[in-house]
Amino acid sequence: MTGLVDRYGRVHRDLRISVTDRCSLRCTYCMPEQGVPWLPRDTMLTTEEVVRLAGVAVSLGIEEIRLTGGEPLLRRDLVDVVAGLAALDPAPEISMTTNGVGLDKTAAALRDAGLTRVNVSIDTLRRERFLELAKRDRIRDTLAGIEAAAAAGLVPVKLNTVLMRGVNDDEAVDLLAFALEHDYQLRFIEQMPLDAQHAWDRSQMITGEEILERLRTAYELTPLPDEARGSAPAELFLVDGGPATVGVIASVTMPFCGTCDRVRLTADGMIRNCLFATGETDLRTPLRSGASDAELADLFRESIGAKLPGHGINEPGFLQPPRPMSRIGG
Ligand SMILES: Nc1nc2c(ncn2[C@@H]2O[C@H](COP(=O)(O)OP(=O)(O)OP(=O)(O)O)[C@@H](O)[C@H]2O)c(=O)[nH]1
Ligand SMILES: C[S@@+](CC[C@H](N)C(=O)[O-])C[C@H]1O[C@@H](n2cnc3c(N)ncnc32)[C@H](O)[C@@H]1O
Ligand code: SF4
Ligand code: SF4
Repeated sequence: MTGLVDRYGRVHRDLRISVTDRCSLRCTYCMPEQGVPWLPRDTMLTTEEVVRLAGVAVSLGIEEIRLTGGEPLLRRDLVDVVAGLAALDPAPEISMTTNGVGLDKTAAALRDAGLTRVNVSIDTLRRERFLELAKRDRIRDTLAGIEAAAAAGLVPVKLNTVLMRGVNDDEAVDLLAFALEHDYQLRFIEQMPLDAQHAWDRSQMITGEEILERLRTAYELTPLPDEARGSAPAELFLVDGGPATVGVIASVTMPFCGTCDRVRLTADGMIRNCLFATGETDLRTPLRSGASDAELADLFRESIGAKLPGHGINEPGFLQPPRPMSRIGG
């Protein structure tokens, strides 16, 4: 079967699956405090459906599967999802991006089911600030989740931080010190226009350059060569000569779309060929109407065939996609 190659020669090997749109937090750059209307239950893919579609993707050359959301840990049968994906042939590498709340209770079971590593999002180390940023007093849970992931061997544990001007941008150095102390790999992310409120404001975004400026007040940073980056969103820097690194994901000011190898499947069964795609390909309806694997594979290929060269955020006339981050899976 031919793989998922787009018009620009980009080969897709990474499938990001949103297993739920529900979330335990309300990060201000993602959704409003009152949340967003959740997807109706009957539109959400069952474990069997997720595994079947992932199997089709694997037959098309997908090698890595990332579980995301919403908050993936809110999916009650998450361990079954992981086990089902791990049983695919050839077996993909399975990782997860999470806010860490509840991970202390499930890390070992997820590892035993076949999860190999996790990325945990944490934007501050201060309790009051966490509450202000995520609208929930759960910093202890997130920290316990990070610790449990490392203890369970879900390594490397990567941390994701979105810096916001006047909100947590004074914590860049503290967060890196914390990561270095515990051997976690920290990455700073530029805020993207994907929030449900459509309140993104370029002037509030801390750019990759600004992130580096703040870190260089305390650390010497040396960029790793471009070849080492491959299709990863994070540009890595050695900290004080290494071996520890820090990453910068500058999606807005330094887009990495030219090497994109990602395709997404939403919790309600839509393929998205880009985070910023304004259109989607419905897999759920054909799946539930008896489509064959070959027919589903054609839909994957069609979606990738229509993929645009980049996100267009910096072009005039850019329109934020109607589907917010929490329903896409970052
Ligand atoms: N623009 C853009 N941002 C992305 C893409 N993939 C991930 N991100 C963003 O990068 C940040 C970190 O994402 P993660 O889920 O940790 O994924 P990752 O950085 O690819 O993970 P690793 O493979 O572990 O390095 C999040 O804010 C994502 O939304 C992408 O394809 N395009
Ligand atoms: C949408 S979340 C889903 C998984 C999980 N709930 C979490 O927070 O890790 C995935 C990643 O996207 C990031 N993210 C969410 N909204 C963002 C935005 N507007 N710009 C940049 N990154 C964002 C989060 O910080 C997180 O690292
Ligand atoms: S970024 Fe993740 S944890 Fe925060 S509200 Fe969005 S989905 Fe939830
Ligand atoms: S914005 Fe779209 S094209 Fe660019 S890297 Fe992300 S998913 Fe790929």
